[in-house]
Amino acid sequence: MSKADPTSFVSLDDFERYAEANLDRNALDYYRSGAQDMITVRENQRAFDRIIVRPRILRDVSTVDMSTSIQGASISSPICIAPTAMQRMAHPEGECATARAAERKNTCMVLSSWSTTSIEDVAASTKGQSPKWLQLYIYKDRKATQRLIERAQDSGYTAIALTVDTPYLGRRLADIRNRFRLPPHLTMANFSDQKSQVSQSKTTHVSDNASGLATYVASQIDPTLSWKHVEWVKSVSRIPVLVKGVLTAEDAKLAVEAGVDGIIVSNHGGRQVDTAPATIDALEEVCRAVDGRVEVYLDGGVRRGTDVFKALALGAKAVFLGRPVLWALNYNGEEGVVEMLEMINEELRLAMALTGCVSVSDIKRDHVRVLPQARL
Ligand SMILES: Cc1cc2nc3c(=O)[nH]c(=O)nc-3n(C[C@H](O)[C@H](O)[C@H](O)COP(=O)(O)O)c2cc1C
Ligand SMILES: CC(C)CC(=O)C(=O)O
Repeated sequence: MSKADPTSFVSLDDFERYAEANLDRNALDYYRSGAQDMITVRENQRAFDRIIVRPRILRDVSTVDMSTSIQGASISSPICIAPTAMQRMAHPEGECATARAAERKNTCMVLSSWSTTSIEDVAASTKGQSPKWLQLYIYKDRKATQRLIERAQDSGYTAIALTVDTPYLGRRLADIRNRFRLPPHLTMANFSDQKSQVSQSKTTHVSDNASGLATYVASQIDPTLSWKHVEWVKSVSRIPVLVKGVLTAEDAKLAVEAGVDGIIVSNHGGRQVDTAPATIDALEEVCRAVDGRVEVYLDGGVRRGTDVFKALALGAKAVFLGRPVLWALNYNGEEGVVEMLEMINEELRLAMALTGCVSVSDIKRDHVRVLPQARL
């Protein structure tokens, strides 16, 4: 694979081509992999191609305003940053670089609780002028889980995104083949002061055995989780709690009944159960079930301005990008992430102008037509 020439980057794919040629195998495969045959990974992107845009014309689009809000916080555009673990494998400044880029573009960043920079250090690297959320897993150790929520609150994070699709880690073949391991100079930084509760340094830590990451997750995450635990997180959190990983109308209704403040339609970037639906295919049934009671967001396969447009037309309040942030981070740290965000934001601006939309509230269901689903 030839290394993409940075001066000729014209789409988000170019950042990926660059990282493919630049990252070491262990990190590259971990970042790009998905569960099993990676059918859902591919579907997440392909499903956007089955949606037709219906442009409206002659509407004076000389000024386009992409600003919106999420959980009551103003942001400059509906394109936000999804939580991805271990960002310092992509760039030495990792999560701090991502947070600064998000702040420069006035958008929301979700920090993975399995970050290689601590909650506090990420907060301290920004001025606190754009929303930061903490992604949370419910660990077997409830005290440690609660402590993460408190640390996020104390550090100015404004919401908790509770990931509910990972009672066990999906089977990622490349990571098993590579015997994935976190490079020894990096740690799961949110747990370094709590070795006794959340063991990370024993053999289970992203270890040498063939399914090290899966073993590590199995040692930490509680697979007995159910809706009552979502209510528990709500009860110990002063900030809004969202669930990340909803794909069906049935679960969307249960989430609203459990009192969540928002829903992220997500299949974890195709990394959990393979052949799960593409998120854009699941979005509409979730939005119908929620019926406006809480905000609904989407992540998975968003790579172009028109993808964002389609997600908004089908009911998402905002979208989140996962892997593109890692590729941009690897390319050029904070500047790379800013560049990548600017690129997709300009694509969205153009998509809005060319469809006759001057604000995000102008983007309506009848701006898109969904073609019948292809067979997987
Ligand atoms: C390398 C990598 C690490 C991830 N780590 C987390 C994580 O720690 N917590 C989480 O809830 N989701 C995690 N995700 C899932 C993302 O939040 C998001 O759902 C997904 O990446 C969106 O799809 P996209 O990569 O196609 O944009 C991770 C995804 C990737 C690719
Ligand atoms: C440490 C990992 C379990 C983080 C994650 O959610 C992922 O790799 O998809």
